[in-house]
Amino acid sequence: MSFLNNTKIAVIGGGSWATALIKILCEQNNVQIRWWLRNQKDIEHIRKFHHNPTYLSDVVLSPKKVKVFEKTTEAVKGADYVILAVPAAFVRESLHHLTAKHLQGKRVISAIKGMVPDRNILVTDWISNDFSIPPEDTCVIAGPCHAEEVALEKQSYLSIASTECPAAEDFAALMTCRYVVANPLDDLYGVEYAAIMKNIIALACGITHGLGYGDNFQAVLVSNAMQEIGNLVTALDPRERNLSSSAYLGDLLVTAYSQFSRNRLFGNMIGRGYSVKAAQLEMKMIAEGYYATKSIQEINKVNHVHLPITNSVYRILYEEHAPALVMNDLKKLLK
Ligand SMILES: NC(=O)c1ccc[n+]([C@@H]2O[C@H](COP(=O)([O-])OP(=O)(O)OC[C@H]3O[C@@H](n4cnc5c(N)ncnc54)[C@H](OP(=O)(O)O)[C@@H]3O)[C@@H](O)[C@H]2O)c1
Ligand SMILES: O=P(O)(O)OC[C@H](O)CO
Repeated sequence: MSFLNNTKIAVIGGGSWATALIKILCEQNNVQIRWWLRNQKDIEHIRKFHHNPTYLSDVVLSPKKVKVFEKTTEAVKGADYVILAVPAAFVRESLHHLTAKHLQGKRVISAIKGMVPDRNILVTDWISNDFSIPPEDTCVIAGPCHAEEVALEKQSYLSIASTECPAAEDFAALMTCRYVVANPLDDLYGVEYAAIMKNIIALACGITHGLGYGDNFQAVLVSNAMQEIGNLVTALDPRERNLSSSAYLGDLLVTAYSQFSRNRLFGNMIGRGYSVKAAQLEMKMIAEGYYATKSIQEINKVNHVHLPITNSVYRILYEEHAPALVMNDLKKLLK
């Protein structure tokens, strides 16, 4: 598909990632962006001042290219692509008014790094099952990329994964601009699971940092984490893949080490003694790893993959075990 003839792209979500993705898309000449966000005040502000007042507020968005909608049903009308960029915990309620008919014939792109809550399934599987979108018409946007650095136009890389390369290639072309290189690949499930897992690992990095562990420990934690991610991904979707590429390892590294990582920050607060509730209240943004920890723990009851880091984070966040004691147990398992 060529995007030279005014490609219409609906974006669902009003947070930092949706705002950053719209900024990237605005770099293309022939695009129309149809943006849905839930907050009426923000909608009015964007219509008047052309920037999101709540997230990445310095980013100015072209009014010629971006139209804001109150209803998802309106936003997706006539769209070639629908990008989902809400936290996983809210994806079902955000799409509540949409049916298979509304999404018929469109490519649906998940920019979400989390699982559909309660159902514990991948967002792309949910879209295929509940909205009758063929798997080859779904993609994920992953790779090591923080919204804050996109806002600053710092050189970034994205991974666009689908079950088949052509869908990923078309969309990667749309997401490539002066400061972003988007690379297509055909490992939809591997990339999606790895992106979910890395958030849990970032929580573990934050918790241990908050407890006073240093860089020596974190290097070992992250190395072991990559093996843990590889073991889970291989068990759930066995095939050959290069886990050291940026779609997998890169995504893990940026979240484990970046000052912008929300999951790491959330973990850090837990390590420093905050309760889960207090950390959630303190953070304005959403730490996806909190929800993902529960989903992965639950799906692993069937798969029985050895996931010592995920299990440790689960014990801390959901069973109220003392972080220091849990990490003391974990450190004996790392090599
Ligand atoms: N930020 C990044 O750098 C980045 C990079 C790659 C992928 N992602 C992924 O992108 C997805 C979206 O994350 P984000 O970074 O854009 O989130 P965010 O900046 O933390 O923003 C949170 C969003 O969730 C909405 N929200 C909060 N509570 C809600 C509720 N109860 N019901 C419905 N919506 C609610 C907020 O709306 P209000 O403002 O109206 O409360 C806001 O739009 C996540 O899966 C994340 O992993 C993010
Ligand atoms: O690093 P986090 O926890 O803010 O997550 C954001 C993105 O997934 C990074 O690619």
